[in-house]
Amino acid sequence: MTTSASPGPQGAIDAPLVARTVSVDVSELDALGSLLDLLPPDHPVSWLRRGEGLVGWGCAAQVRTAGPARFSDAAKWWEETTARSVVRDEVEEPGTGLVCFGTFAFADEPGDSVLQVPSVVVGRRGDRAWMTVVGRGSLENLEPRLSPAVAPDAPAGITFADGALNSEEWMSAVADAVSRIGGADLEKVVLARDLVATADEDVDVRWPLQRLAAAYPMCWTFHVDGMFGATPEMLVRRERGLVTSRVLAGTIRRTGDDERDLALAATLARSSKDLEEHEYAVRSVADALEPHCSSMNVPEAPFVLHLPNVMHLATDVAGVVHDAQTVSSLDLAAALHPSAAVGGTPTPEATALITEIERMDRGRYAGPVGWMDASGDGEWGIALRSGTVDGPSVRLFAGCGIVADSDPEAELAEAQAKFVPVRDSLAT
Ligand SMILES: C=C(O[C@@H]1C=C(C(=O)O)C=C[C@H]1O)C(=O)O
Repeated sequence: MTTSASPGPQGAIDAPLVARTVSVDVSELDALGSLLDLLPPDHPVSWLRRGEGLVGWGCAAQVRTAGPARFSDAAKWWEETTARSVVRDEVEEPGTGLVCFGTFAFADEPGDSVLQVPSVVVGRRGDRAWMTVVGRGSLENLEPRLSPAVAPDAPAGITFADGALNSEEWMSAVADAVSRIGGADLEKVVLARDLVATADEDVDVRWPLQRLAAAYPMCWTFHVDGMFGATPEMLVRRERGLVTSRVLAGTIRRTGDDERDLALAATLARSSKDLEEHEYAVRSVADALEPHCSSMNVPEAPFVLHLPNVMHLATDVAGVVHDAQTVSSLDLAAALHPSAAVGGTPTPEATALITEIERMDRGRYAGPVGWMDASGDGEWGIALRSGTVDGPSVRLFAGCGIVADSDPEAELAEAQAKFVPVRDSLAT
């Protein structure tokens, strides 16, 4: 575990964090554009849906963790950091006061995860808006002030290439997985592939973020430490004792023809292959949440979630937690990860097969990404429809749940459709 922080003008690196949250007039915020328009290029973070949520920038403190203890090490650091901090919060909503943003590796090894505390966070929820400034030293030195940022440039000269496996190789991996499912204890495994986009110059992540938020308003547009995307899947949200999770599994591509898409949605809702795959995913989430809840609601049948590129079978699981004092939203995310939506069923067999046949490091793709406040409330999505930006290069990821009667060609087409959000977001 490594920690670092910018000492700022007023304090030593190990001095406690000080934070001040003030209310912001929504009309003042609107006059500056969307929340994303406020983001400067310095450590931008985002968690936005339908124009609401959180953006932040600068880095007041951070911790990097790795390995099987990546979640618990980060959670411990957050607990210690918030316990030492001095906070003046004039708003007191979930997401005010000290807030951290995190992105966690999918796998135990090699693993590379981070929790960051931005020096400025701006939040919006309905008709309430706020701004938090974080530093070290004296609260009185913190001056919350909003201003628009210089707009990002479009990425230039983007070209795409196969990542670890080309299409043919990936289809053989899928066929291999199907044959293994027939035999052993394995019911479902999620296989992913990657593409690599290369630009002429460093990619400014604020560009794809703006495009994703505009094209996928019903998804959570996120960015933390190079990991960005627009995910439709909420691993866990905890707010004032209520926990919810949006489980997706079972996918069909959209055709662009609304009438045909409605017919396809009806087919999806009746498809026994997809319903079975969905059932595994819901069960894995409900089982992991159950020990933390005094009551739960797990709908019996899924609904169809319509996105611009694909449609999914979706179930919203909800519960009342009894251990909010001792178990944070990040602890819940750790307990849920990897759900059957991104790992498979049973988890140990599925993750072992992923390591064996996927032939790439997922990095933080399909890991939890999101934010948490000092009370432990927060939102952790699954980093899907996502990419990792590193200088001029962006690695895009997409995966599909493979079950006994999966067809490799259909799965390849589904993966292509799942690349669309990030691929299009890099266009000029
Ligand atoms: C793995 C991904 O998506 C997951 C797999 C799905 C499926 O196989 O039907 C659907 C939604 C997600 O839970 C991805 O987008 O990369």
